[in-house]
Amino acid sequence: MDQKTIQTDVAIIGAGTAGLYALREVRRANKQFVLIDKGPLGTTCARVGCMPSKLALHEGALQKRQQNTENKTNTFDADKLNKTWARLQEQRDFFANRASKAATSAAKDQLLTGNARFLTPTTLEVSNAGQITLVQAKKVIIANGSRPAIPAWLDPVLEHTISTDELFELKELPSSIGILGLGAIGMEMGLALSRLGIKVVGADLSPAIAGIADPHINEQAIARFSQEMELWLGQPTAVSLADKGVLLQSGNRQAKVDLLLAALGRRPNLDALNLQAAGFPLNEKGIPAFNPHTMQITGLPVFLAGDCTGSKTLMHEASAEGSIAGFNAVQDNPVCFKRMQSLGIAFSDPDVFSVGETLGNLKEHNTITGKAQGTNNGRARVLHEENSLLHIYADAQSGTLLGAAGMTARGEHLAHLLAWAIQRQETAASLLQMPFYHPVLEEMIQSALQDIVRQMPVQSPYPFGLSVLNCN
Ligand SMILES: Cc1cc2nc3c(=O)[nH]c(=O)nc-3n(C[C@H](O)[C@H](O)[C@H](O)COP(=O)(O)OP(=O)(O)OC[C@H]3O[C@@H](n4cnc5c(N)ncnc54)[C@H](O)[C@@H]3O)c2cc1C
Ligand SMILES: NC(=O)c1ccc[n+]([C@@H]2O[C@H](COP(=O)([O-])OP(=O)(O)OC[C@H]3O[C@@H](n4cnc5c(N)ncnc54)[C@H](O)[C@@H]3O)[C@@H](O)[C@H]2O)c1
Repeated sequence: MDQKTIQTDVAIIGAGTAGLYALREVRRANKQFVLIDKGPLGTTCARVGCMPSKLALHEGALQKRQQNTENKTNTFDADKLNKTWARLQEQRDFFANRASKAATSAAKDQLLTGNARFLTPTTLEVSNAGQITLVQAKKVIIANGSRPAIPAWLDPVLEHTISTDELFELKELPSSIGILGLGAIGMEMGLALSRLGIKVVGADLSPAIAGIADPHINEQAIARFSQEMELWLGQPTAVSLADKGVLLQSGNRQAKVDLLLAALGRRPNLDALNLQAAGFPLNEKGIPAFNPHTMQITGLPVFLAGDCTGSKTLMHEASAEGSIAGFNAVQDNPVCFKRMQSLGIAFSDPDVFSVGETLGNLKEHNTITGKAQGTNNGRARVLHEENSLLHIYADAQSGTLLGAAGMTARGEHLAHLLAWAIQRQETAASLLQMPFYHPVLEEMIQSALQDIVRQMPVQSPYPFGLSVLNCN
C-alpha cells in the first residue's frame, strides 16, 4: 500500500461551509495547510440543504399562487413535475458548482481527497482508493458535518426510504410521499412537495411542528399548514411494506405512500474519525468537550466547527464557528468570541421563526409577552395572511427584549429585525422609537411592542414611540 507523509501547520477536515470559512482565516495568516475532504465537494448547504430546499419552496409557492389565481385545485402531473424538478436540479448545480470551485481554487494543490481519521490528536490518516496519506499537523480543525439520521426501525422499508441527501437527486418524483419528522426539514419539504402537487402525509412524535416552542404559535401553525398537508402529531408512527410503497399507521389513521422521506434529525459525523482510540475524551454523545467561544477542544490543539458539534446546526453558525476555529488555530493563545443571538427560520410561507430565548427557557413571572395578530395588521390582510401571529418576550421589569416567536407572512424579515434588536439589547420602549412605515408587516412588531409597554409596571407619561428632546 502506497503511503506518503505531509507535515503542515493546520489540517482542516471537511470542505463544507465551516471548513471553507476556517480555511479563509488560515490563508489570511499565511500558514501552511491541508484541506481534506472525502467528497463530493459543494457543501451540504448548496448541494442538498439550504439552497435546493429554497428552490423547491419558491417553485411550490409560484405554482400555488398560479392555481389560486386560476381558481384550480392542486393536481399531480408527473411529466410537468419531473421537468420542473430537473430544472431545479440545474439551478441547484449552479450553487453546488460555485461552492466546489471555491474549495478547489482556495486550496489548490493543498486539497487532499480522502477519508480522514485520527491516529493521535495531531496525526491523521487519509485514505483514498487504497492510497494512504499521513498528515502531521500542529493544529487540526474538525469540520466534517453531519448526516441524516436513519434509525434501524426503518430497515423493513429502507428500499422505499430516502433522506434529503437523495431527494434532490431523484429523476422521478412520487405522486405521494410520507414524511417522518416535522422539524425544519420535514415542514419545508412537505410544504414544497405538496405545493408542487404531491400528496403529503407528515408525522411527528412531538405535538409541535418545526420545533415551535410557543404553544399558541404552534396551534396557529398547525391550523394553517394542515390545509396543505396531512399532519399526524404527538404519537408514534409505524411503518411497513405495502404494495409498491409504504404503509404508515398512527393511532386509528393509516395511509399508503409511494416513498418515505426520513427527516428525523441529523447526526454529527464525528463517529467516523476514530476519536476515542486516538486519545480524545468524549461525552456520552461521542462529542469532545469544547469551548463555544474559541471552538477549541479542551486541552488539545484541535478545534471543532459546524454541524459536527451537534448544536446550532445552521449555515450562519457553521460559517461563524469556522471563522473562530480558523482564526484561533493560527494563534498562540486562542481568542474568545461572542456568539450571536440564536435565530431559526423555517421558510414555510408563512414563515415560522424563533429568535433569542424560547418560551420554555423563560421564567413566567419575570416575562411579559407582547402579542400581535395578522387580523389587526392591514398588510397581512391584503396578503390574505390574517393568521399571522407574533409573540415578543421581554423582561417584566426593564422591558428588555429577550426572545420572539412567530408564524407570519414574510417572517424571515421580521425575524432578522428582532434578532438584531435583541442582540443590541433594545427594550420595547427604545425599539418603538424607530420609524414604522404603513402599511407594512413590521407594524406587527410595533403592535407587539406596544402590548409589552402597556403591561409594564411603570408607565411612561409620553405617547408610545416618542422620545423627549430637550429644546432649551
Ligand atoms: C435539507 C436541509 C436544509 C437546510 N436548510 C438550511 C437553511 O435554510 N438555513 C440554514 O442556515 N441551514 C440550513 N441547513 C443546515 C446547513 O446546511 C448546515 O448547518 C451546514 O451546511 C453545515 O455545514 P458544515 O460545514 O458543518 O458541514 P458540510 O457542509 O456537510 O461539510 C462537511 C464536509 O466534510 C466532509 N467530510 C465528512 N467526513 C469526512 C471525513 N471523515 N474525511 C474527510 N472529509 C469528510 C464532507 O464530504 C463535507 O464536504 C439545512 C440542512 C439541510 C440538510
Ligand atoms: N430553514 C432552516 O434553517 C433549516 C431547514 C432545514 C434544516 N435545517 C437544519 O437541519 C437540521 C436537521 O433538520 P431536521 O428537520 O431533520 O431535524 P430536527 O431535529 O429539527 O427535526 C426532527 C424531527 O423528528 C421528530 N422525530 C424524532 N423521532 C421521531 C419518530 N420516531 N417519529 C416521528 N418523528 C420523530 C422530532 O420530534 C423532530 O420534530 C435542523 O436542526 C436545522 O438546524 C434548517
